[in-house]
Amino acid sequence: MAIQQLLVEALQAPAHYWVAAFFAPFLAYTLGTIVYRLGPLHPFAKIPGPLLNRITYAPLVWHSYKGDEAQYVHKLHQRYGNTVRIAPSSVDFTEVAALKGIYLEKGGFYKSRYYNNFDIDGHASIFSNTDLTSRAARAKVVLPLFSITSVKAGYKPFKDSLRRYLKRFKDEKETGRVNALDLARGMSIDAVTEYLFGIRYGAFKDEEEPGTSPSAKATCEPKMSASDVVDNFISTSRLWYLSVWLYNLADRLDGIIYPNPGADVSTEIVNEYSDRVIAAAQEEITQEKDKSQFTFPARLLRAGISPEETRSHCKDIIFAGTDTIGMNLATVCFMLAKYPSVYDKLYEEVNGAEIEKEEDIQVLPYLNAVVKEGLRMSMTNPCRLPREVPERGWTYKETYYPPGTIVSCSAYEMHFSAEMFEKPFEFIPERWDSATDDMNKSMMAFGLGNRQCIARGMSMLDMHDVVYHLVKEDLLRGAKPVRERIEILEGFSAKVVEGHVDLVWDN
Ligand code: HEM
Repeated sequence: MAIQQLLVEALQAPAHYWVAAFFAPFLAYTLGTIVYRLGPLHPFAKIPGPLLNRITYAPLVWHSYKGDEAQYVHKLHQRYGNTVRIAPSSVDFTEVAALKGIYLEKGGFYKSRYYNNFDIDGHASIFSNTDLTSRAARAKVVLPLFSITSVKAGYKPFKDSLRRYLKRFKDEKETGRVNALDLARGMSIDAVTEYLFGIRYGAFKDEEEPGTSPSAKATCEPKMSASDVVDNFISTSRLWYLSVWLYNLADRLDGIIYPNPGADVSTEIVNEYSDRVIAAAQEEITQEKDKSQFTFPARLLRAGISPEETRSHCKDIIFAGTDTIGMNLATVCFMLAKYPSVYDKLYEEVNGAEIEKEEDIQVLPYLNAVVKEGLRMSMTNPCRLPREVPERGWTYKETYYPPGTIVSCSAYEMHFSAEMFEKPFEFIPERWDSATDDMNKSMMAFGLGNRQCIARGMSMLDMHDVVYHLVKEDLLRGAKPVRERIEILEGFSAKVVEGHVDLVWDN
């Protein structure tokens, strides 16, 4: 009877009582969470960080979206020190010793779940996969293609692409203006795809082999055809801290609010190209041939990976192989234009050196220093490379980090550390003549540990070669950068504002 009475009274209660009753548990949960996150019982109670960041991920998500995450985290380090709690369970470090624990010891911690947002067409790539067993099964079959021995043995596509790039560079230079980023991207995508997939993407038309690639109809005129799809991928990477469903939603909304016809055309071209690559690989695996001769997609197909998934791995390589080498080469060109005395010194070395075999290029000391300084300053991946503390937990400098904590370091923090690099924002290749141990250890342009870039050797070989020939042919003489610095939006990958790294000549 009493219960009935209570129910009747409750049903007659004003609406705001109901609303309050509905929200009370959420409110209690939120308040409890805030109190816990700020309180002395939280494992990171003693780690400094702004009040808001200790409570919520919102500031980090916002700055990532805004494209100034690296500079924002940098300011936090300046204010709070080398270890900062940048979000409730995320701690960022700017110390060489932390790199060892997070990325190097025992192969490093696992990639954090944010990487799942980089899956392509619903498939985890070698890069985005956070499941080590599944990643290993795929990486194992393609890794031999990335060994230096294999790259050197199959280096012809890189040389051919370099030749087309140099020609293109000269042609554009005639007009008085070169977009160093787009040209480098075009060179890289052609070299990497022809080497790994056996079919050149076709960013540059080749006058000597007309019609070699149907994609060539959308070449670097006025923009390399894959550039829009790459830029689009980079842009959405600024949302990567969102959970997968929110990320997908935001990505779709972004497409509706800011329609990008260029990206649609670009996606179509890349999809059409990827389909051709898969069809050729399916044909390839029916052939009797030495298994070491198989291409990247054929190796995956032979290992039982579905054509759809293999296609997404190829698309990932198209992205990884375009933006990274492109951005680094564009940065080196930009710096050589901005610092003519460095260019002169490099020119002297390159033209004074006796190059008998290809390997000789790789050991030119000043060229090495220029490429390394370029890698230090080129913010291809400026922001954090977040990792998750594994089951065993992690103790660093007397603080225990429980399993699941997100810990990280970033290229921006390490490469621009004034403690390690004097005048960190200046391009000074000479600094590498007397590099300290810490300077070398702090370089994380290719990532570190088990999940570092699989194409590191290939990229270094190619970048040395390209810079050598650019300088050998004196193509950067008199070049001037249009802007004071390369402006970027800082996401997981950097997006160059306006998509240009322009150099001009007073013809
Ligand atoms: C200068 C050139 C390059 C730079 C600076 C660079 C940078 C990086 C970085 C920083 C990572 C690690 C990301 C992380 O830990 O979250 C990475 C991973 C990776 N890179 Fe590169 N990259 C370059 C060229 C390339 C090229 C040319 C390819 C493909 C042909 C490539 C394919 C990959 C793949 C597949 C991974 C994932 C490895 C794994 O997680 O197991 N990269 N790269």
